[in-house]
Amino acid sequence: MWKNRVLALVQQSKNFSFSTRRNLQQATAVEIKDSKKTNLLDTNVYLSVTKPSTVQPLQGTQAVAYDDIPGPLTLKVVAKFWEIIPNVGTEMTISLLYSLMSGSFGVNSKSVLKKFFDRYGPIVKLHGAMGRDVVLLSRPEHARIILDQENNTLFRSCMDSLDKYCREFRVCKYIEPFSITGVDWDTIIRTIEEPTEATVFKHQRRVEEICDDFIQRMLMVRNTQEEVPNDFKTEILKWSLECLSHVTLNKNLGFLNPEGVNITSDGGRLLTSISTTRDALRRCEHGVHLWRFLETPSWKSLVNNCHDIDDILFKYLENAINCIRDKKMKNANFKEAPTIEYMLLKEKLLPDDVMTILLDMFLVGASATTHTVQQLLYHLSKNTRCQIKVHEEISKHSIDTDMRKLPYLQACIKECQRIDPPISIMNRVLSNDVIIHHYRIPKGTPVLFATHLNNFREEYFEDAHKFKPERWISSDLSSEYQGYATIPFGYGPKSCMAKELAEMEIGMLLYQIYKRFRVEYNYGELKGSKDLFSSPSRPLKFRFVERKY
Ligand code: HEM
Repeated sequence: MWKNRVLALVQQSKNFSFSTRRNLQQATAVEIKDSKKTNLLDTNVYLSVTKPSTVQPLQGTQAVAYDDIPGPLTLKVVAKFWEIIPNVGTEMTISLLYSLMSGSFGVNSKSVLKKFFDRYGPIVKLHGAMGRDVVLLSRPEHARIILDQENNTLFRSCMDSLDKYCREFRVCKYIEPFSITGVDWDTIIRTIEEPTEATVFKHQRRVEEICDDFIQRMLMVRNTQEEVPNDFKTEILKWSLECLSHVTLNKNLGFLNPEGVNITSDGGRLLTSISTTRDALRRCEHGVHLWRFLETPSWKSLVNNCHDIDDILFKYLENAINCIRDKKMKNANFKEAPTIEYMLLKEKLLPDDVMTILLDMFLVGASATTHTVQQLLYHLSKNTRCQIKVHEEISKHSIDTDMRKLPYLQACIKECQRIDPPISIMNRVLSNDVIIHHYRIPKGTPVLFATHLNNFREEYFEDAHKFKPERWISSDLSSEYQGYATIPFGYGPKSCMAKELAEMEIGMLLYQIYKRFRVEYNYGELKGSKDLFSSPSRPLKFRFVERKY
């Protein structure tokens, strides 16, 4: 099992020796947990740590009691039923909301949530069992109150089945899926953020090659009508995974081989297990949470496929540990090290923590990037004027330009994420009492922001249903709360750590596509569902027409 091998490597790293004196059979996961001071590889680390904003104490005493927050009575009745089953109340409510938002029950998520707000006002309480209700918000001014007072003890609840997997099969010091907790949170988050953010431009050269491979692959699968096949989304996912493999592991996993990915290679196996894990996660999170008590088929599939991903990624973790040890022996520097090495260099993170972060990145990060590319190709196909402007802009710049500095291209990405955010709901658990809309909400309450409802509010975005990238360039966006009205990468200290990277990767892909092709979509409206791993409502049969200069 890979865990025993991790233990061996940790020990080797400590001893600076290739031989391990530890009896691996006796090495248990508990030992990792106990060795909190495990210093994987001691080195002079160069990462600066910026403290997240401090919490402001709650002001104001004229608040209305929490119990008076309006909410649907029917849910109160359902909550009574849930109370019978321990530990599922709040999670059921969150899960139900996710399901409603994703249309899993065949309902339009936006209209369901909008109905809640239209009926009960800007703050809605959904009654859960165990005294932990869920508060639903959508207004940016309310999001601002909560997000501005975030601190490092605050945590989010999200994807409980993945959380359960990590709790059962990993020994992490600080990290839960998509949620990093604990007093040393700020140090840890920088460990991951710095290499992905500060070195973005460094990765651009290799990302350029990966985008080139993507185009070669697209040309291979394109038919005589110049249309790509129904499952083109998998090709975009492969591009996204190849970029991620480069940034995190410094490896080419062959996702974009012209003749197709070899299913027995690491890339092929990773692609299969990631796709199957995403299906299993969707089924676990959006159905009844029986997996909390029983080994349901969805739970078994989740476990088996996460094990497969772990096995593959572990090989690279093992390589990174060996590589760090060699570099240290040769006194080499770590300036160009891939993300995985940076993470391991920090004494705070255990190998299991690193594996959990990688799993998040490969499952959720790659999926969000894929969704954005798919919807951008669609919006630019339907808005030819914008596509022409993109082409004009990129024609004036060489491929070596920092893609994050092309204003119109970046405005298109932002506008696409306003209309089709890959992650449309954000959740937090309050670390302090707060007063919102004159209601006092106690510490510990789970809060969900239906951020995607703001994206279409005319008071924040004129012609809100129109794709208008110009709005991000002109000074039209002047409202005090504009910054909180659309937050595709989240907000504050817990926001997405790979925002810059994602913007560079997507920018580079668009640069290469529109430089060479005109893209059409000759079918109906293409919507990405709002579930965890959004799937397009129609086949992605884009037509890539070579430009004639
Ligand atoms: C268009 C692409 C992406 C979008 C829209 C996106 C969006 C988000 C959002 C909304 C969050 C939660 C933020 C919050 O609650 O405030 C998040 C967190 C996160 N994202 Fe991204 N993401 C993208 C790409 C990526 C990529 C490529 C990676 C991997 C390199 C990544 C890694 C992560 C991680 C690890 C977290 C968890 C941070 C934490 O727990 O504090 N994301 N992302």
